[in-house]
Amino acid sequence: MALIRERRQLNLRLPLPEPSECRPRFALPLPPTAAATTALTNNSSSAAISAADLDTLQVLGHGNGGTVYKVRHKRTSTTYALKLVYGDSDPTVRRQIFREMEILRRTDSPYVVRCHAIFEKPSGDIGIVMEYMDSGTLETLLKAHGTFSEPKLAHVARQVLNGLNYLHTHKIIHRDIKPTNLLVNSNMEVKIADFGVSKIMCRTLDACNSYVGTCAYMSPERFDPDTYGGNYNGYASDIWSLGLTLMELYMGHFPFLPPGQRPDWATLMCAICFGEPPSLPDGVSEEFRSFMECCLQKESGKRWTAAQLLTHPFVCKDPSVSVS
Ligand SMILES: Nc1ncnc2c1ncn2[C@@H]1O[C@H](COP(=O)(O)OP(=O)(O)OP(=O)(O)O)[C@@H](O)[C@H]1O
Repeated sequence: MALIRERRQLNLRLPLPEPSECRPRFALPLPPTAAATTALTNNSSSAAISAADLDTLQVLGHGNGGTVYKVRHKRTSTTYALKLVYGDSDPTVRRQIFREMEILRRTDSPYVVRCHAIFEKPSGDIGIVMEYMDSGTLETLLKAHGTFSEPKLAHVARQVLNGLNYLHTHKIIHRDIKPTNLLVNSNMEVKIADFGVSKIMCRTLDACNSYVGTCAYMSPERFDPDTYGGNYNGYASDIWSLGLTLMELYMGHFPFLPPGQRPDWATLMCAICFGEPPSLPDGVSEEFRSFMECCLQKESGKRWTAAQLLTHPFVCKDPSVSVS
């Protein structure tokens, strides 16, 4: 086993590696100015948004690195989500936010949460102004409305696959696909969010540091690259995490464990590396079963890519979303 570390507790969030050689394209940290804030706009925004332009409405959630607020733009009344990371956060958290900023500034897809502006206050607090997803995350929906039907799952799968196909085509590996990182709005549009542990691959043959993200959704090759796929490149790992996410939404609990059981790190690692991939219960359609098998192959090389999965009959049946 290549990676057995001393982890015996329930913190399934794993640390970031040292900063990669792929440096963000803008100076870090953003310099404070004499003005109240430094504001940068994303390509898709026409005017800069700064902290002073926003009224805070409510807290939407707390993440590993900061707090997300629902905010309203004073002049236009547009609602946004503002992720705020405090200036005195530890260096790992600041690295994560810079990573997220860099990726959000590069991406432009209907399947990836849109960034409208980034600013830094003189205090060092950093804000990312994002489109507001008014239904929360897929986990919110699971808790509020129960398990997903096959047609609803196909609709979700197709959108996330479009997002992953976009990211992978642009050499971005998400590395933390899970229900809480997939945002939803009331039109049932699903968008990929939270790029704090993502990686931009600089060269085609780059190896990808395998040990970041949320352990429960990690693929076998991230624990044990030698046995399950040789040189770990990350793209296939996002597909494994998507497979587990979809299965969880269908079954209503994390697939490797009985309902209600909280995993410890060692149990999970053994289940993922030594057990069979989780399988669906009797009664599901053949298309769904086959789709999950294409996602949850233990050997990374046998897993389908996002582009291939978009042609699978399970997602092709969903007429409501077009392929980007
Ligand atoms: N654009 C958004 N629109 C609406 N709600 C959002 C948005 N972004 C984040 N949220 C809410 O804020 C919460 C925290 O998000 P954040 O990205 O900081 O962390 P997380 O993904 O929940 O956790 P972690 O950082 O540990 O992975 C989310 O779970 C979600 O409920």
